[in-house]
Amino acid sequence: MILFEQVSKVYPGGQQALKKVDFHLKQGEMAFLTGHSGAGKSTLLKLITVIERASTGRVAINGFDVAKLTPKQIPYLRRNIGMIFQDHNLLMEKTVFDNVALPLIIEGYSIGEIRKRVAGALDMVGLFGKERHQPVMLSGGEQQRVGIARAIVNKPALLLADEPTGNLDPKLSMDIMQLFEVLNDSGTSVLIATHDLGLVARMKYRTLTLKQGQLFELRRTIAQEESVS
Ligand SMILES: Nc1ncnc2c1ncn2[C@@H]1O[C@H](COP(=O)(O)OP(=O)(O)OP(=O)(O)O)[C@@H](O)[C@H]1O
Repeated sequence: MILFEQVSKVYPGGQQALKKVDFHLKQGEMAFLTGHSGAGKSTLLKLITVIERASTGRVAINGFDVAKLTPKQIPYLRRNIGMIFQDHNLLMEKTVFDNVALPLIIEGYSIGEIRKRVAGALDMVGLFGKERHQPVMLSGGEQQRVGIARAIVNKPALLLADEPTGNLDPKLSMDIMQLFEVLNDSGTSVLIATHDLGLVARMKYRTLTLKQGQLFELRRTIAQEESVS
């Protein structure tokens, strides 16, 4: 599903965000991505969605080398990826329905299909019946779930979440993690970037850890971190 081979990223100002990162997230796998602030988590997610490009190395998504994608092909790749942001990125002046429907409108679905899929996605996140609300009328956790409904409404093969529980209390954070588990059980690959090590410890998933742009797997973190520090 996601393959990184010796991937490095240096931003135009000279800041090295990733250093020779190697990992493979298999289809149907769920994993965490952790690391200190500035470790490179968001950069890694941006390379997957081709918001940024690798300076060196190879990124392949679903077997496609993203370096070979033309600008016109990038939206097709992104259709298979649902993206969840910490600050939800909701359109505050639109209704919940309009926010969740957005990816389907862009893809040109019929209004009947849009209604059906939006209702299904809102049901899944426990917000059925709130279609006509505006995000300001919802709690932080509910707004986050609108963002999740929007990310899953077109049934993407891969779900990426950047600090999805950053603003939420422990109970809501756990609810959202359980929702990710349900999606993963139905075959969606899930990669979750988070600072919340307590949450990571409670869930028994593979954990990729970035430290100053270098990637370590949890089971070998201590030995490897000692070797670089
Ligand atoms: N557009 C950019 N231009 C220049 N440097 C950048 C850019 N985006 C990120 N960086 C730098 O790259 C490094 C990694 O940033 P990144 O946002 O990937 O980290 P992060 O692990 O997601 O951090 P946080 O947890 O604070 O969001 C940081 O040193 C950051 O300052």
